[in-house]
Amino acid sequence: MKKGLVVDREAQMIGVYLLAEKQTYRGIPRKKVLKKTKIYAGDYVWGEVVDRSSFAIEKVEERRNFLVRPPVANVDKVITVMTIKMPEFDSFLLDNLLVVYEHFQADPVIVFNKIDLLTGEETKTLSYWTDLYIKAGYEVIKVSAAKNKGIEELKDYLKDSICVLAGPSGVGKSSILSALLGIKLATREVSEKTERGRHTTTGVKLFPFGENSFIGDTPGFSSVDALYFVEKKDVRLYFREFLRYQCKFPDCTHTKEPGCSVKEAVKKGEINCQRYTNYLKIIKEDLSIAKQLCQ
Ligand SMILES: Nc1nc2c(ncn2[C@@H]2O[C@H](COP(=O)(O)OP(=O)(O)OP(=O)(O)O)[C@@H](O)[C@H]2O)c(=O)[nH]1
Ligand SMILES: [Zn+2]
Repeated sequence: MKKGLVVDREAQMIGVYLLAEKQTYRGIPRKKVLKKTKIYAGDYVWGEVVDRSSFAIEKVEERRNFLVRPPVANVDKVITVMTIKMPEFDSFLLDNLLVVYEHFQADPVIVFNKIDLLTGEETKTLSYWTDLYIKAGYEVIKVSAAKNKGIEELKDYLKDSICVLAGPSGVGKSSILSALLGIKLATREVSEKTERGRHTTTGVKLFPFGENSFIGDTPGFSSVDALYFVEKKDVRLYFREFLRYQCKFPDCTHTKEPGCSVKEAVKKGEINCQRYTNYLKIIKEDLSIAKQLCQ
């Protein structure tokens, strides 16, 4: 049997990209397959080529994960796109996104776009946030989709992975997609957006790019309340820098417990106050706890 990746999933359409020959076929699932599972973009499937255009799907591999928005399976990386300005950076929004994607076991990479717009002072602001998130344990890549800066570095980082874009409206998700695919911006922007808008479909396409990478054309969350997906008690597990500390109680929520090493770290400046405040805000805790530590 041959291995393929579902790259197109819309209504009755299943597009299967055969990894060895780099060709897309129309996937026709056997009845026994459909009885067992639904098929999503990002699914790895096994089967046989039937004729020049069709591929019979015999088996769907177990999914490593499944992102509800966009509906894509086996997502390795989520490119969370942010900007310092236009629109202004919002760390609370970013931290919510990071929590949700960590929860889905998709590795979030923070991409600051539109760096071409920044003045000297704003570049300092960019460095501040970049350092903060790198220290916290995240990968940060600075790009300008408009000037095609940093795109190769991003491509390298996304090597061998299935990825999707997320982030607020206007940060340049479509522009980054175009840059990664090497498609001219204007045409794509127009066609994709009106196309999706008109049909209001839930379909997703994955496009091959770079070295064995695939990227979804339907963006993920623009904003999200992490508690919609993650239990309050688990949010602490998705702040990477918190995991470096051991508190007196293993299930410490880092709020009111004695012997909390995370709070100690906030006090000493090892954990950033803004991050800790956002943590409290996400779990809807009393923000005065942070104020006391961050004087
Ligand atoms: N200066 C500058 N402008 C950019 C850059 N990337 C995108 N833009 C512009 O920012 C605007 C928004 O870009 P889009 O790619 O449509 O942003 P989006 O995140 O897909 O927006 P939504 O579809 O609303 O979610 C457009 O006018 C782009 O031309 C960049 O690197 N630098
Ligand atoms: Zn603690």
